[in-house]
Amino acid sequence: MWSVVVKKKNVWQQNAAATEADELPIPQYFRSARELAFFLVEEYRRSDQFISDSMQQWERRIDLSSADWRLAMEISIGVVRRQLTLDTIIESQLTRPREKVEAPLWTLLQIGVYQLVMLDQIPDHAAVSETVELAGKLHRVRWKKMVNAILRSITRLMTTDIATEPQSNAIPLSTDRFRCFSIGLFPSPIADAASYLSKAFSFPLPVITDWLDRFGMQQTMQMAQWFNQRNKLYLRNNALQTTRDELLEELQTEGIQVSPGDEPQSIRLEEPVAIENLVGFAAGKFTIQDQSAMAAGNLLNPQPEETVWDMCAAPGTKTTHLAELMYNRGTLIATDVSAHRLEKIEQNASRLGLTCIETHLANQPHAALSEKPFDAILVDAPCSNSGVLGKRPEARWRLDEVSIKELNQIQRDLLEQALQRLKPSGRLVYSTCSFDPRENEELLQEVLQNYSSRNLVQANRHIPGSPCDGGYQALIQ
Ligand SMILES: C[S@@+](CC[C@H](N)C(=O)[O-])C[C@H]1O[C@@H](n2cnc3c(N)ncnc32)[C@H](O)[C@@H]1O
Repeated sequence: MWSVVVKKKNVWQQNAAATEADELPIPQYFRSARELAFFLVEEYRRSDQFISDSMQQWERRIDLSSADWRLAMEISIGVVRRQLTLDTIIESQLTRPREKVEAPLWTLLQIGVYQLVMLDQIPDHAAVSETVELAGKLHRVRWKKMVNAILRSITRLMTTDIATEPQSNAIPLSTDRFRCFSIGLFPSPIADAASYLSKAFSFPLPVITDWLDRFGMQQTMQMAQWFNQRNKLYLRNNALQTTRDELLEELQTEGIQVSPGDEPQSIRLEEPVAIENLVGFAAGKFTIQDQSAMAAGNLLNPQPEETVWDMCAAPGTKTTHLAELMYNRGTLIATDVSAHRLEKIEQNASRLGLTCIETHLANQPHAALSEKPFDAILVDAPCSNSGVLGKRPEARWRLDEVSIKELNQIQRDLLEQALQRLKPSGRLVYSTCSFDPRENEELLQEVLQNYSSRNLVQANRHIPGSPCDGGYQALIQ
């Protein structure tokens, strides 16, 4: 079974030898989408920095139209997410070992192949010529010949045929549509399903092997595809300010396509929109939250005037939900080990007009945590994040075969602390955004053995894509 740690180095750093070309200077201003995409991916390769953090850091240097900005995001995020697929395609056309190719040149090839193979809106000739031209802009004229040769040979292999089943010459567009090449570039899905799925959907092999064992071929493909595509966003109406129906109507009047979701507060956005520009956002009428995560607050169902503890609270997406369910009446203690992230809870509470939340740093002897037991406790434990691998393009490459035991230790400690502070009549929800049983069912079973007065009353296991993020929540009484 695979497990997770935050890796110090990403896959590329491990493969790449330092070369003179590694020191390509970051431009003063980014004036082309592809150049920005190249440096975003390069920065990730060199420093392991998240694409979104580099984007923020370079914001003032970016001189692009919004369409070019979107293209740069699409390419850079796509290249990091689908690197194993891109690498497999590039390697099939290489006449020398990969280690002999300078690392930034490899990045350039990935950027070209991503446009060719994954972006329908870019004509093949533009994907090739723009990538060759970028080599010139980077003052690496000597790369042009190889970039041109490899991209053109891949163009020649591409067909317009669509298969309905996985096959060695095809990459997935969805779980029943596969774009075909004229020759097999991937392992045979019949002879070696795990290798095919790993390379074609771009996930580490141990992760895919584990999913195949637990869920079978069809569901593994569905989850991998879910993590690879852009998924719908959900909003949660703030019950203090508006009802779900009123908010639906208000958003529809603004021309936003929305529909009610499965949780009582959830609203599904049918199209991507700039959420922070919506009128109701600054006014605190809603929060962005996946409906799988909303299910945690609803399962705990805190009541007005109760005393409630959210143990791992930052940045407060669930804390604010709990406060809304309490109609801002009672005491809601929010703790976290990160002081910086605790500030986010306060910012979110302030925007939403919630005043019943008290934030405290966790594990501080002076923490003003009441000695009184709690009516309700939420333990939203740190976890492998295996249910939300699509949220960040880098997340899947941080999964590693190091033991999950470290996380289990933290989860166990938090759960035990919570059980000891719960009223005899109290309710506890243990939740994670992982669907790995070792962090959920198995851990609970082990801990509850020592608390014979407590019972697992209800458990929700969310499989990624069915229909939202993956995760787990259990109600204990
Ligand atoms: C899954 S996140 C919480 C997300 C949050 N509940 C929300 O919905 O916005 C887990 C959090 O646990 C915090 N954490 C890790 N170890 C902790 C500990 N021993 N005590 C309290 N918080 C901890 C992390 O800083 C992180 O913010």
